[in-house]
Amino acid sequence: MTSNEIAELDIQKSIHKHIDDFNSFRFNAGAGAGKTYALIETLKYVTINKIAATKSPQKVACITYTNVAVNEIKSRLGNSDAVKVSTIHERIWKIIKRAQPQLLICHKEKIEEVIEKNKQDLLGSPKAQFFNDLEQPEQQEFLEFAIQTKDLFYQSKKLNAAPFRHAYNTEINKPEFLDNCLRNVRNFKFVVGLLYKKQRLKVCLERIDTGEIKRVEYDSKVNSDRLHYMKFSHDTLLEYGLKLVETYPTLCRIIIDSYPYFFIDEYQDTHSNVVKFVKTIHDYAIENNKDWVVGYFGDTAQSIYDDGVGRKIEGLHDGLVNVDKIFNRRSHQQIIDVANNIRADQIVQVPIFEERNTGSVRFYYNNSEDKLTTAQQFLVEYKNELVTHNGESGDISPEDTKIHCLVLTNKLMANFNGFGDVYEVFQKSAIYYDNLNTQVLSQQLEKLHPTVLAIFHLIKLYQDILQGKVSYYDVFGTSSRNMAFSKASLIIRELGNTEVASLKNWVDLIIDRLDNSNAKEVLGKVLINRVNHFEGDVISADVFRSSLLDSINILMNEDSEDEDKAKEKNDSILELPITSLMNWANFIYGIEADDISYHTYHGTKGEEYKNVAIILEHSFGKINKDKFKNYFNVIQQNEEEKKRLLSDREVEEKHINTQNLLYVASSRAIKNLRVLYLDDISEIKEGIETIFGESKPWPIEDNHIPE
Ligand SMILES: Nc1ncnc2c1ncn2[C@@H]1O[C@H](COP(=O)(O)OP(=O)(O)OP(=O)(O)O)[C@@H](O)[C@H]1O
Repeated sequence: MTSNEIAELDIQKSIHKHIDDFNSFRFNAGAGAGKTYALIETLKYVTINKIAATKSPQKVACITYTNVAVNEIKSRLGNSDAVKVSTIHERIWKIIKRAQPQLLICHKEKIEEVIEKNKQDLLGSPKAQFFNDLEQPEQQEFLEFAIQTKDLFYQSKKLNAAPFRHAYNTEINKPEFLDNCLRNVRNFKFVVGLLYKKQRLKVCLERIDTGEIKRVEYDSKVNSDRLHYMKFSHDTLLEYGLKLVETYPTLCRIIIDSYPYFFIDEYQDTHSNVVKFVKTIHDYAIENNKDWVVGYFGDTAQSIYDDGVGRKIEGLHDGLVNVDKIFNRRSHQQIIDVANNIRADQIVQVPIFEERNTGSVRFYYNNSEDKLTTAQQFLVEYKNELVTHNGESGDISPEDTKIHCLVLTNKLMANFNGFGDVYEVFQKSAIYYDNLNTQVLSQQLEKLHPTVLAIFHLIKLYQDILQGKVSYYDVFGTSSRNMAFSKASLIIRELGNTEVASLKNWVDLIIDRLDNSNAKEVLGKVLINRVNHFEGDVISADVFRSSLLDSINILMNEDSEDEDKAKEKNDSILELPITSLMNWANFIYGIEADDISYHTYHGTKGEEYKNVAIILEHSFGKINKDKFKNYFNVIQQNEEEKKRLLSDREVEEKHINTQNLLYVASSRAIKNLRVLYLDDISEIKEGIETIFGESKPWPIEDNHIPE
């Protein structure tokens, strides 16, 4: 055993000692240090020495960031009943779901908050001016009329202004002043929408008060709250969880008794409410002399999501013991040097084995207009270089010459992956530009925009049926058990045997089969199971069509005035080629090509690849203009100037986020790293070279990889 390996073992032993002593800790180590490995060793230690040895019925909680990470840990840990590995959402729900009476109080308070916000929206929005200008009795009359004409509203909602007005004008009991209210149809729809929402929530409150409804549920499948259906989504779950432990100390005691060992992986990207939740339990344990330990595993330099705690964890959860590790198990010295240069803090990594010293890092720049073609040519050359080099050195495995290309802008990544058109359409939707990355491209389904998620499920369903590899259970879910085989196979044949070129073709086919198929009722079951529709949404072809088109309309035209433009935008989604949509769905699903895979920087968290190509630019989309240019500019300044530039908190946060992104991207490489900067670097060359060493124009002749 080398001295580094012995030192590494000592670090692991120190974690075990903290567990023995119930000292809560934070394990900090850089990229590739073996944090996941250390977490698994820790879980094994606790299972064997604490749970199995004492035959304790208690469990170990292990929280990870994604479902992919859950599966990874479960498979590496092997079968263990004692360790409950899950996402934070699953675990918190499991913990609090039995406290229904308390949850119900939380839910009521949330509904009251939303009603209050609704009231403020109504009072504060210029769109509601016509309503606010009405006298009180007229407002009441308007409200009653709106409630009576609810069906009319939903049937007419998608109509253009003139037919919409016409539909209302034929109503017999309309208020005298209605014409005035309908002068701007968009504003009318806005106000009526808010009034309906308030009414739904008030009805729900009454039903809770009378005891008619007693249960409230977390809905993991959709990405927005449906409070009046007694369902809430991800962020609200964290809110409720925190509120419950803060309000009911008994819940802290139950958690401490059930899960005396609590571990959190990738803590830097955890929501601050989760850290507050854990801290509340920790405080309770200390105050009440209970044995309980929490261990955080992560790296503040890899915090890349805005809602993650990152460095703020120090302020949110104090009193933790720090365990640091400087060894790197993943990369060659050349890559580690770059990563150390980027993070520039107290963690200066060294490779665990000295002979890991044959990697290579090269930085190139090119300022031509056609970025896509330049990057493609660059990758072809990199690939040739790897093939030649590996060919010379003997046996080649596919991973030896496979390139993982990390792209900054979504647009470039989407183009590379063959779904540039899909991305372009979503770019024109109502999704805020900054959120496109998560709401359209996230590989964590719970982060997708609700309508985008529904389209994803629809496409995935098409793909599964087309490929014919899925089981009836995959398609129909639990309802497959009571389903006639003939009907199930009929609908699958009907859906699979018709040519489909666009999303519209696919939706039309579903609508047609919901109308005309002999197996229409089982198609409803497919949509409930696979697209997460409510039963009411698939009751008929018409309802399915209008609920889908409605949600597309909201996605594309939240506030649009111009109805022709709105229709054009809705059509732009429906007309998207099914092949591009399937490329997009494959990306979301993590299905990769063989020779070159393209990822966004964010998508590579926790991964490692032998050969990495990073495509860099000054800006990260339109919103983050000059993100990297500014970053490299700051790091080439002297300390005093750096301090001055970063004295503004917002600027500093942006700088740290950029640094973390670059750190995560560069540290994925095991052996070879190539960077191509697709802008003019003359003003930031010095900053770039302090991190990556010499920069060269591309293309150049000499590209030799050292042995
Ligand atoms: N003690 C060990 N013995 C053998 N291999 C190890 C050990 N620890 C880690 N590794 C290997 O080193 C690599 C990096 O480890 P791991 O993925 O756990 O790092 P990490 O700290 O979670 O990285 P990152 O923060 O970059 O995601 C992996 O291939 C892992 O299997």
